[in-house]
Amino acid sequence: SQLLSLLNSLWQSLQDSLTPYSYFDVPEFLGSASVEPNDLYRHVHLYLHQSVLSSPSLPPPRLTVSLPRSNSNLSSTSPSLSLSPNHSLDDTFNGHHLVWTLHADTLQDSLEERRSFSLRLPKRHASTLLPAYLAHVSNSADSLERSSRTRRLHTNSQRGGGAWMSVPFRHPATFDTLALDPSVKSQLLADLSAFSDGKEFYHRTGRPWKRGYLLHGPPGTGKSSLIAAMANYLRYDVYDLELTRVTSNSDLRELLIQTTNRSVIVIEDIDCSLELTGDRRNHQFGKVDKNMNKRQRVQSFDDDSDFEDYSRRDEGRVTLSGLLNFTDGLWSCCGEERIIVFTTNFADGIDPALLRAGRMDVHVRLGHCGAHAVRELVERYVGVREHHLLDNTERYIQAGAEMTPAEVGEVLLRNREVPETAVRELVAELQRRAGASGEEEDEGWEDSGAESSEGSSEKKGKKGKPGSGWEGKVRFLGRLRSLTKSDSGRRGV
Ligand SMILES: Nc1ncnc2c1ncn2[C@@H]1O[C@H](COP(=O)(O)OP(=O)(O)OP(=O)(O)O)[C@@H](O)[C@H]1O
Ligand SMILES: [Mg+2]
Repeated sequence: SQLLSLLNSLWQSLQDSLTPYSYFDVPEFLGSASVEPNDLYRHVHLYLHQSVLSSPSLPPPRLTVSLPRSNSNLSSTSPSLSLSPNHSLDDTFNGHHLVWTLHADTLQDSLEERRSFSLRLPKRHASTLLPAYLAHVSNSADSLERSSRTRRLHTNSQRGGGAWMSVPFRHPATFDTLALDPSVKSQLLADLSAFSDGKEFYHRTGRPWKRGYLLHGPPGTGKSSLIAAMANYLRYDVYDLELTRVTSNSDLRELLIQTTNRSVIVIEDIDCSLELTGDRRNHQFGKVDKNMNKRQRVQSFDDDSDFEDYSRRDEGRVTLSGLLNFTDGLWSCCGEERIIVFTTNFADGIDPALLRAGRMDVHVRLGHCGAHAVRELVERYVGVREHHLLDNTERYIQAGAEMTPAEVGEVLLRNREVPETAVRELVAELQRRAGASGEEEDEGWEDSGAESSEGSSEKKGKKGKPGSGWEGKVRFLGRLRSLTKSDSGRRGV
C-alpha cells in the first residue's frame, strides 16, 4: 500500500505539472473540526443555482431539485435546482472558460458527507482571473440573497421593553403606484440608488453609512406609503419605532442597537412622539447646553430643586439628545446601510436641532394633489387617460382646490366600476372646493410655505386655506398644538 500511495502521488505531481489548468477547492466547512461554515461555499452554491436557471445552454445532465422549508428565510416557495454531486457546470468569465464541479465524499467509518466545489481555471491566467471571478461570484450571490429574502416589518412591542416583534413585510406600495411629481420621484430614486451603492464612498469619506429623510405634509399625502415604496425599492427591512412606548434613552439605545443592516428605521409623527421638556427648557432659557457637565448644569439653575426637577424629568424618558445621539453621535455607526425616516404633519413643529444638515439629509414635502397627480391617479384607479373634464383640474387647483391623494383615491375607489361617474364626481368635488376656497379667502390661514413636491408650489407664498371638512380641522388643531408647544413649552399646553 505504501508503494501504491507513492505511485499515486507521483502520478498526481506529473499530472499537475502537465495540465494546463489550476484547480481551487471550496469546502463547505472550514477548520480541523469542520464546523465553521464557509461563506464562499454558500456564495458559489447560490451563484450556480442562478446560473443553472439563467443559462441559455443545455443544463448538465443531472441536477438536484429541492423545495426550501416553508419557514425558511427565502421568500420563494418554488423548487430550486442545484448541481448534483460529481457533476460539472461550465461558466465563462472575461472570455475564459471555467468549470465548477461539486464533490461529495463520504468519510470512512462514518455516514458524514463532506462537500466541496472545485473550480478549474486556465493555469496561465489563474492569478489574475481568480480574485476578479470570485468577487463576481460573491456579488451575484449577494444580490440574489437580497432579492429572495423575506423582508420583515419590526415594531417595538412591550411598553418599556427593549424588544422588537416582527411580521413579514408585504406592503404593496412602490414608486410605480405612487402619484408623485416626476422630478421628485426621479430625485428620490437617484438618491436611494446612490446611497445603497455608496459603500466605497462612505468608507472613503469616513462617514457612517446612513441617511436621514424627513417626510412632511398633511395627513393622507402619502408619507407612510412613500416609506413602504422606499423599503420595497431598496429591499430593506423596516423598523417602525413607536417612541411613545420607549421609556428611556437606554431603552432606545438597546432597541436601535438590535436593528440590522439594510434597514429603514421609521419614527412617525415625530412632533407628537417626543417629549422635549428638558431640551425645550434649555432652548427657552438658553442656560443648559447638552455639552455642559453636571456642575455647570447645576450652576445654570437658580436653585438645586430646579435642577433636580430637570434631571428627574430626563431620567425616565426619551429625550431629544438621546435620539440625536443615535442619529448623529457615536452610536450612529453601529451597523451599516441604514435609512432613518422621520415623518410629521408640521415640519415647523420640529426642533431645529433634528433638522440640521447631516441629521436629516433629505427633506421631502408631500403636498396636496397637483393636476399631474390627479391624472395619474385617475388613470391608475379607473383606467381613464383622457377626459375633457380633466382639463379643468389645473384651473380648479390654481383657484385653491386642495385634495390629498388619499381623498382623490377614495372618490375614485367608490366609483371604480363606472369610470365616467368617477371622473365626474372627482372633478365636481375639485370644483366645489375651488368655490369654497374662494369664499374663505379672508380666514387668515397661513400655509407653512415650504416648497411643494407636487402642484402646490405655484401657490407658494400666497395665503392658504384651512381646507374643508375634517382635514382642515385636523390641520388647524395641529397647527395650534405646534404653536403652543414651540412658543411656551409644555407649561402652556
Ligand atoms: N402619492 C400617492 N399616490 C397614490 N396613493 C396615495 C398617495 N398618497 C397617499 N395615497 C393613498 O392614500 C392613503 C393614505 O396614505 P398614507 O397613509 O401614506 O398617508 P400619510 O401621509 O402617511 O398620512 P398620515 O399623515 O395620516 O400618516 C393610502 O391608502 C395611499 O394608498
Ligand atoms: Mg402615515
